[in-house]
Amino acid sequence: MDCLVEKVVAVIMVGGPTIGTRFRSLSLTFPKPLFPLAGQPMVHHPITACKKIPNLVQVYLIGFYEEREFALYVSSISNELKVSVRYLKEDKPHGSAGALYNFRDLIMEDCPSHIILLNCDVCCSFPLVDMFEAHKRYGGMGTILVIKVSAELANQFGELVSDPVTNELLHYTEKPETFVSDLINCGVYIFTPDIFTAIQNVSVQRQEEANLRRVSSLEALHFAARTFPSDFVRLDQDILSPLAGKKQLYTYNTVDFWEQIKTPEMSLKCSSLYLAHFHSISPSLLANSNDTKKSTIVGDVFVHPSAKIHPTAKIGPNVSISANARIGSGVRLVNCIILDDVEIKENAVVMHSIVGWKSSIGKWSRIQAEGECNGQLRITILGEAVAVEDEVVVTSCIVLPNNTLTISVQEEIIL
Ligand SMILES: Nc1nc2c(ncn2[C@@H]2O[C@H](COP(=O)(O)OP(=O)(O)O[C@H]3O[C@H](CO)[C@@H](O)[C@H](O)[C@@H]3O)[C@@H](O)[C@H]2O)c(=O)[nH]1
Repeated sequence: MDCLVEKVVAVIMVGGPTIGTRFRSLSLTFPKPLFPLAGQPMVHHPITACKKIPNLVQVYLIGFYEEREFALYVSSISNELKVSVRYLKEDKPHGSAGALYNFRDLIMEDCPSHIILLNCDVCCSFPLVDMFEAHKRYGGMGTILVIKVSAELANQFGELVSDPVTNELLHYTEKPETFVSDLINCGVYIFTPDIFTAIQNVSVQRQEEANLRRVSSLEALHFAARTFPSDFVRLDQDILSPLAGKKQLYTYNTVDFWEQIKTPEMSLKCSSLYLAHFHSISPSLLANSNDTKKSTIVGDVFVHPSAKIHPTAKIGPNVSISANARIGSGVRLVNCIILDDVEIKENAVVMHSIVGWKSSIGKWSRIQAEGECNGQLRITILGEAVAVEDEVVVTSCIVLPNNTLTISVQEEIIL
């Protein structure tokens, strides 16, 4: 392998199925990284952004989902983008840095000069090309994409202080209890391969500490209860925090949109952000009245080519309709995600909602939202294969898969 040429490998951390996730009603049967936002799988957005980096040789998705769940997607995206995309399965969670280190030999086979590391569950314009240029100018081991958020929101993320002139990362605290800064870590990084040495150092240090403390069995027990195994390394707490202020890490500020996607409510919001992004970068991806057989399209809308829309339906803004959906006459859709194989019958209304795969919505029914929780609309989420009978109104409910709703419901979780 020629190591003199500049080569880039991208690694996207996709995590794995976790019990009690806030995405549960939708991720029971489907991995969250493949959930469609603006008609494309969540992970598709960072992959297409990576493709714009010159000399990209390989994209790896690292997670602890079963391999078969990603098989179809990675083969189709590899063909579409003409770049090799592979899913690498961890035998257990190793943490955001440990997972990268776990596959270091494979990643280094291509002899990359740089590694782009991305959290899968963030939504942004991924300004990787400009960030890459900045990273090369800074000359450090790593560059972190950062954004200013409101002081009230900042403590949900890694808060950091950066030198206003050199952009050096001076201080980093992960989700601090007391306010540090309104500048936060976006979960988008560019590293040189030296990142592997930094992770290895943490791992070795942990191992040595564990050996030293293995003095009495009681002490060892206490120690084990409050530490992680040596191969579990978190990028933020274990790497970024200790390396801040050592002229190794730098920041690149984005003024574009950025959100984290932990809840279905956020997926609806991020779908709208990506639709608006498509509007400016690839408007041909959005629907217009010509390709939906003259149904009325309002604002930014995505319609899969296999979906069938009645000419009298009115759709938008912020609507994304997936494969084989059937939308009947007089239907009104606003701010919603309609997943594969859904049928929406005559004169039904779906607003501020996500309708799961193979669900059916009866005639004159309403799927809608009312009221807010923590400043967010309480959207309705129908899991897979939910049937809503004719003239039923479902307001701000979460309905788990395979339920049939025969009467109207409001603000309920239907198991
Ligand atoms: N493969 C793999 N992925 C993992 C693992 N643990 C976490 N991840 C993935 O790594 C990313 C970060 O997840 P967390 O470590 O749970 O952190 P977080 O709460 O999402 O916060 C991080 O991201 C924020 C930006 O969204 C940052 O603001 C924050 O500082 C932190 O880095 C996610 O994409 C998650 O799926 C693991 O063991 N294995």
